[in-house]
Amino acid sequence: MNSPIHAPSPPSSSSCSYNRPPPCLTHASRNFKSPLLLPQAIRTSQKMYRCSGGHVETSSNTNPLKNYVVGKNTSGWFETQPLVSEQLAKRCLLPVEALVTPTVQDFSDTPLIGDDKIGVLLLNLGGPETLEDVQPFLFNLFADPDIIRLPRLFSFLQKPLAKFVSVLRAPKSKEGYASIGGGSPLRRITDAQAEELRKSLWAKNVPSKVYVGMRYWHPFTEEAIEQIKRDGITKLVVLPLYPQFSISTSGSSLRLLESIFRDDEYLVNMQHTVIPSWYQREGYINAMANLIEKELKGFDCPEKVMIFFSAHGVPLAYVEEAGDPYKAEMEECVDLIMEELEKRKITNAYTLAYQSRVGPVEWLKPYTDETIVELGKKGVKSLLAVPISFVSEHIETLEEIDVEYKELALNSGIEKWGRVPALGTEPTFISDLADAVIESLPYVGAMAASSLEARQSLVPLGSVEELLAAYDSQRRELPPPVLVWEWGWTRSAETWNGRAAMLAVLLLLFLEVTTGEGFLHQWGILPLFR
Ligand SMILES: C=CC1=C(C)c2cc3[nH]c(cc4nc(cc5[nH]c(cc1n2)c(C)c5CCC(=O)O)C(CCC(=O)O)=C4C)c(C)c3C=C
Ligand SMILES: [Fe+2]
Repeated sequence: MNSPIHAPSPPSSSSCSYNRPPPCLTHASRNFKSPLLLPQAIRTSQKMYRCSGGHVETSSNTNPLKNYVVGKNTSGWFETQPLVSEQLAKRCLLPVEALVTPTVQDFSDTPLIGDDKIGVLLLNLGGPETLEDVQPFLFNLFADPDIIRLPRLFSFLQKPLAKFVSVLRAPKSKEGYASIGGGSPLRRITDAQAEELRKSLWAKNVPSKVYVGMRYWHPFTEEAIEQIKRDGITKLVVLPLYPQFSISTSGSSLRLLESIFRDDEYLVNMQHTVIPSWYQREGYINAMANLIEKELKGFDCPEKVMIFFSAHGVPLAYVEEAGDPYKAEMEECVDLIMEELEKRKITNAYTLAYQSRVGPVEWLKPYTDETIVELGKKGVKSLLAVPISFVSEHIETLEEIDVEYKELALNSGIEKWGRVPALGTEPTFISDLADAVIESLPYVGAMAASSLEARQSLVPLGSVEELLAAYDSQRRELPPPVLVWEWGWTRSAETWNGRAAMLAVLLLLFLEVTTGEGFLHQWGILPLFR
């Protein structure tokens, strides 16, 4: 498959010889709308706020998971800018300043804004801290129905299958983690981001506590929630540390939160809001552009460097079958960064590809490895890799990009290789995250489930339940991503059905033998063989 290479504007005069990349093959569409479609009536390219009677209600423009809001004054809907709510808050809702009680900062353990204790929950994936953690970490990951999605009939196989796949995958993963020092740096970096965000919020007069909740390893989301309850937080902003939304990342964490919230009286009453994706924020785009601009300067002929955006992939079925907005958001994000670079007179060729695929199914294309080889064949000599779906260094940047893809590139004819670091605690980025939190505060709890109007509007910046409900109402059944098969009598279906049946039989046997429990033991068959 051809990679969507975007040719540069004519190179500025330079003494460097220029191997012009091929012309633009495809374009990441700026106007591509997410498959998560809203009712036509409220789908609009305009960004609007809704203010009514001293509180705000929000609704999406193109996608229920974007943090644009739709607004209405007493006389109807009006257009305004995307979620710059300090100004908005002044005009029509809970003024941010009025909520702040700066003196509290000096003596309170849990900071207060007005009568509220504000908390920010950062969601991330988590990573094994030692090599012994790798297999149990992988088990947690594959036991997630948003990662391996089985048909309902087979959901009882989720955990056994997770055990099976995690044991199979562990040796390869361990090798990777061993090569980056024996564990993932994700926890350390996320903790540092949390601390910097906390400082930035205090500096902006919004005293808050910041928590880290990981999906598959310590500190687990459940632990963070317990701490939030102990601290008596009354307003919570949920901020996934993934710039772009995917079912497999932010979606999975939100689904977990939903189940925790549903069963807990304290949490049912605690007001919260979610910032589901934030790739379009100016601060984030500027921070990425700054990093790229800086790294380009390290090349002898910066204008000849191909900017290679590499995003973590997802199985194709997530996007095509289940309506995951991930691909559309990724393409829009790349376009926004390139537009920002263009404003700075940086008009390099660029392309976007997807890395880190796992399992036998088709993932989002073009694949990073295939694209690198293709670029080498086309005569590209200098490549700057930009990890685009991550905001911290981890195995996919430190091992996969820095070691595997670099080696592949150098073996494919690419002579100069560079890589943009992940954002980490870069100050522009952290400050922008703090602004995102502050801008979301007026919306915390504004979409109470009891409000009929709120329920009727689709809320991009909304509660966990409402976001998932909006998402679920649009989604179709997701085929199992890692062990996908088609039912029916097509050739491919026969192959996959056969493989699936074989796999199920093998799995059941494996489980029987390893756990000593199962149908064969129940029926008294297996012990006969012992
Ligand atoms: C935007 C980021 C990510 C998406 C989308 C994503 C989807 C996804 N990942 C797997 C399987 C694995 N992911 C693993 C590690 C891992 N993945 C991400 C990010 C995204 N995953 C992160 C931040 C990490 C942690 C890295 C660390 O330093 O620990 C792993 C384990 C590592 C390995 O063996 O490669 C697996 C496996 C699937 C199946 C998937 C979508 C369905
Ligand atoms: Fe992953």
